[in-house]
Amino acid sequence: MIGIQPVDKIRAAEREFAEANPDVNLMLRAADQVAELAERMVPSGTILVVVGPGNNGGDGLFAARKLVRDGRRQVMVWPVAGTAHPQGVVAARQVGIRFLNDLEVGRLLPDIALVIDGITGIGGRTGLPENVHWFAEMCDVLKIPVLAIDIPSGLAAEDHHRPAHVLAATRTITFAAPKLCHLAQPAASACGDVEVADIGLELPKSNLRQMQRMDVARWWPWPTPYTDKYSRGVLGIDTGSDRYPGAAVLPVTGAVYSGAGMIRFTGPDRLADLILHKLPSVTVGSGRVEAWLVGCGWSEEGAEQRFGPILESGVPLVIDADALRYLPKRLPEGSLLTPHAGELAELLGISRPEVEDDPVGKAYEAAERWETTVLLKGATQYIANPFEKRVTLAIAGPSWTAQAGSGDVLAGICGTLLAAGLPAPKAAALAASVQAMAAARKPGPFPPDVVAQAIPEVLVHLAELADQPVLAGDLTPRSIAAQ
Ligand SMILES: NC(=O)C1=CN([C@@H]2O[C@H](COP(=O)(O)OP(=O)(O)OC[C@H]3O[C@@H](n4cnc5c(N)ncnc54)[C@H](O)[C@@H]3O)[C@@H](O)[C@H]2O)[C@@H](O)CC1
Ligand SMILES: [K+]
Repeated sequence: MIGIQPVDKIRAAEREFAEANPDVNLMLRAADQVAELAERMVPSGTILVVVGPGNNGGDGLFAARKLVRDGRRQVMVWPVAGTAHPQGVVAARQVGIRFLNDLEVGRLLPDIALVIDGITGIGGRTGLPENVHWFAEMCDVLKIPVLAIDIPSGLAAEDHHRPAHVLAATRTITFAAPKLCHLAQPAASACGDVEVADIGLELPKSNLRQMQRMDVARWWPWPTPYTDKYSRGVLGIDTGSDRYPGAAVLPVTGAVYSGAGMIRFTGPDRLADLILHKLPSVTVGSGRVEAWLVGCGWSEEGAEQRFGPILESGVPLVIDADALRYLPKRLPEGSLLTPHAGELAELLGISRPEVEDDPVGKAYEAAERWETTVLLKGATQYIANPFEKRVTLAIAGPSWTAQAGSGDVLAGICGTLLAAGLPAPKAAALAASVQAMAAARKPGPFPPDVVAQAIPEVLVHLAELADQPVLAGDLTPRSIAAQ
């Protein structure tokens, strides 16, 4: 798990560091790491460092000095605001770096191997300075690699929006910890590959976090030699309707391919036949279950009647789609709501743009209001946990997953994990992450049920990562295997 840090915490850590280490210049540390990464990105060729008026520009100027010192390349600086970090300017001028004006930049740009963006960092407000709009567009058109220092200019560190004008990066090097803009879409799409450089700052624990592959490997409920189908977890699924028959099949597919011990399907009979045709391991009819999944494709007719008895069962529920309209004030303990932005807006009685404007805040508000875990679905998936007062971002997948049926499959995976006994926040974070990882293995327009079928491959790799014995029949002693 990686903590996502707000700007005030980064600044406070910087102050503390400066007080404790008066002889260390953090800007030089940051600049050295920028220069090293630039070297790796383009071992030769001319580098243009674009600098703004603040310390982000200071990083850029000291990085420029370091890059030019090796004598192998030309480095030029464009101070877009007219003024720039005074000591940085002196340092750059001392080593003979040429400062360009707008006209010169326009002329030389096609021959630039790398742009280093030091216009704005964590002090940046949303939106790129107007006199740089043409430059950002030209970098994009000419496909010039851009290395952003800390934050791609145009983005604001704690904002997930991507404004119309941004200097989109090929890579971003940020310091100490990622900020929300690096991980939340659509802003994240302007960051390229993000590298977090350690410059020695000590940061407090954050209540906004990003799942890592290793977390999925560690938390996954791996079966043991003592497991049977019941202890793996029995999941009840009541989904689908005549209008939405696929919403019966897709959640069950997600649940089967993520390893449910047993599934009891209690939706309409006609749909049970459809499911059995594809997934014969599913059982039909009621019985004891450890968790329920309800709501996918119910449509309005009869929804409340279907929901009532299941709510009374008292086991944890995954509540998706149409069932979200009929939430009681108190939900069974350990339940999970899985709305998309429109459904969350309806739940909170606000508009969809209001949710899209503040997904972290609104997911958390709903989680607090219903005292339950909320998984807000979308390009970035947020898991709001009101018990530990935090929000977790799931591992992100390719944009292909934005298609009808992905949410149904995801609800099925959540169901498997709740039935396995995982607490809802973990179940939701794992389910969303593992589906994204499966989609990343199938980067293309594969339908959601086919993506679900890639989950076992993901789990095999994760099991290796977690050192779980996946190949029980492999009795080859390690010493022989090594030869
Ligand atoms: N805080 C830290 O721990 C460290 C910070 N460092 C660098 O310092 C940066 C922060 O520096 P600053 O606080 O000086 O802030 P920035 O350099 O990010 O930007 C602030 C300046 O840009 C202007 N500005 C902001 N948004 C604008 C917009 N949309 N259009 C036009 N002008 C805009 C502001 O008026 C201000 O003059 C970090 O991002 C990082 O690069 C590093 O040197 C090392 C350590
Ligand atoms: K920048």
